[in-house]
Amino acid sequence: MLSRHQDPIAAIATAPGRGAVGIVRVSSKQDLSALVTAICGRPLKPREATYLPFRSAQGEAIDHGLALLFPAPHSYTGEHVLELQAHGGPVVLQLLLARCLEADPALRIRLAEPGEFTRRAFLNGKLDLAQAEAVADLIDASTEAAARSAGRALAGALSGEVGQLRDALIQLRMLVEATLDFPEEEIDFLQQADALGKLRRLLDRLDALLDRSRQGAILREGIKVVLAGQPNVGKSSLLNALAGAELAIVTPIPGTTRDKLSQTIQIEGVPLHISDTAGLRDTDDEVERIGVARSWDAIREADVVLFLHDLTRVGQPDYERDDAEIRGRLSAVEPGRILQVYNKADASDGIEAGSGVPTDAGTTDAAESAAASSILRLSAKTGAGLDALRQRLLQQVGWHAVPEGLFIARERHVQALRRTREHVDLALQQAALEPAALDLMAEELRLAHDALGEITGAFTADDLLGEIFSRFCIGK
Ligand SMILES: Nc1nc2c(c(=O)[nH]1)N(C=O)[C@@H](CNc1ccc(C(=O)N[C@@H](CCC(=O)O)C(=O)O)cc1)CN2
Ligand SMILES: Nc1nc2c(ncn2[C@@H]2O[C@H](COP(=O)(O)OP(=O)(O)OP(=O)(O)O)[C@@H](O)[C@H]2O)c(=O)[nH]1
Ligand SMILES: [Mg+2]
Repeated sequence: MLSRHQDPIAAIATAPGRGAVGIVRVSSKQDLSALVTAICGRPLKPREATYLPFRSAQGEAIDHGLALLFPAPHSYTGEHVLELQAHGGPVVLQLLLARCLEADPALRIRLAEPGEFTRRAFLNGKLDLAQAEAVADLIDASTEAAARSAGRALAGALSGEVGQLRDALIQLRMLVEATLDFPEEEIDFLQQADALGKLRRLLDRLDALLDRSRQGAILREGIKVVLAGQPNVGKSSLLNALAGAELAIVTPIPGTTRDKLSQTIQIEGVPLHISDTAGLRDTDDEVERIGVARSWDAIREADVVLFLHDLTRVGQPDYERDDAEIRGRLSAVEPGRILQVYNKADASDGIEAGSGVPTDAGTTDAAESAAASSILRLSAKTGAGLDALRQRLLQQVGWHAVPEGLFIARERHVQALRRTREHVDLALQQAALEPAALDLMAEELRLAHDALGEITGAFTADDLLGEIFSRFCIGK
């Protein structure tokens, strides 16, 4: 019996909605010539676009468009692929998809699951797992920098580095296995080949790749930032200032924002998923209360909470009492995730001295202290201090500019590299013993090899594959 991974599949391969052109595609291990004849009325030359009517079961034209046949194995999936490039209306594409499903009953084509085309490309060796993930990351990229880096990963930037490290590991494994076979020459063997030096260099290369992968993962995930604080402190104004657009309503009336408003912007290409929230206060207003509850939900999920304060009200007893109450409730959030932001610096001249605004003692250089501090002064109105805030946010997630050749990566890759590094480090420790514990060293190198292989999918459990590909969009 055939597994469902072998069924012929079909899907609309363009984003849902209206586009100028839309593609329906079919992928099948079995020959598609009967399907082609039924819909296109004639055979197609391989890999050549042909303009023709797509025919319904009654022989009418559903649409006129370009048909393309990619015979196996020279296609995206490695199977036979038929593409019907039609006009991009959702109804005409649905009609065409339905026509593909029934035009050759012998094929028993079914609808594709999310990511199923790319999963087949992976299973047929057209892409490795890191490249397949890069396909999804390219489609989902929310900044140009993320898209370029996904393009590099798709072209094999991460896979290539992993491949080089794997080759170095294989060399070492062969060396150790050979030495195990000739115990009497053991010391000579390892010393001559400089096994310790090789292991140390491998660790250095792993560290370098780990760093680049971490940066790639930041570029993929972005930073989830929440603006929080009392009503009227300027949260919505700060969102608008950072976004450079009037996204949120700003008024002098406390309680203006009653629902969470999220937007993705960017800092130096790093996606910033920022949410403006309802001001935190007790209220009898049912709608506002729900809004405030949503603010707290957002705070719990954030990478960084910007706790906003109003410099024009700092020191006023009512204001300080309410701020203290919020501070108390925020103590459930790790302090490292909270940045104290004092807004309306433009309107606070003169009240600054002795106003009770904490400052960082010991640092003199303004830029340096802004970068290290969890306390920032700014003005959403004039824009003063916004650059320091942007830099502080990048620093918070550990971003540092990589000169060139950044590729997108995922937390999964970072974890696999960490485990690889751990095992290589353990192998080094075994190798450094007198006498070297060769069998334990061999075992650690084997484990390192396996961990590295998870990145490109050489060793990957089926359920992990299911999880990865199910997050793709349909038709991909
Ligand atoms: N119309 C269309 N555009 C598309 C896609 C597609 O499937 N259809 N792609 C879908 O994601 C991407 C391109 N990916 C593709 C990857 C490989 C092959 C392919 O035919 N590979 C053959 C031949 C390679 C060659 O001639 O060098 C092969 O690998 O053997 C086609 C598309 C983006 N644009
Ligand atoms: N002078 C000055 N006024 C500001 C600044 N930022 C905000 N404001 C003013 O403060 C008032 C409240 O601003 P909002 O951005 O609506 O404050 P909010 O925190 O979103 O308030 P809620 O939505 O009610 O929670 C408005 O009148 C803004 O114009 C600033 O940096 N300087
Ligand atoms: Mg607001």
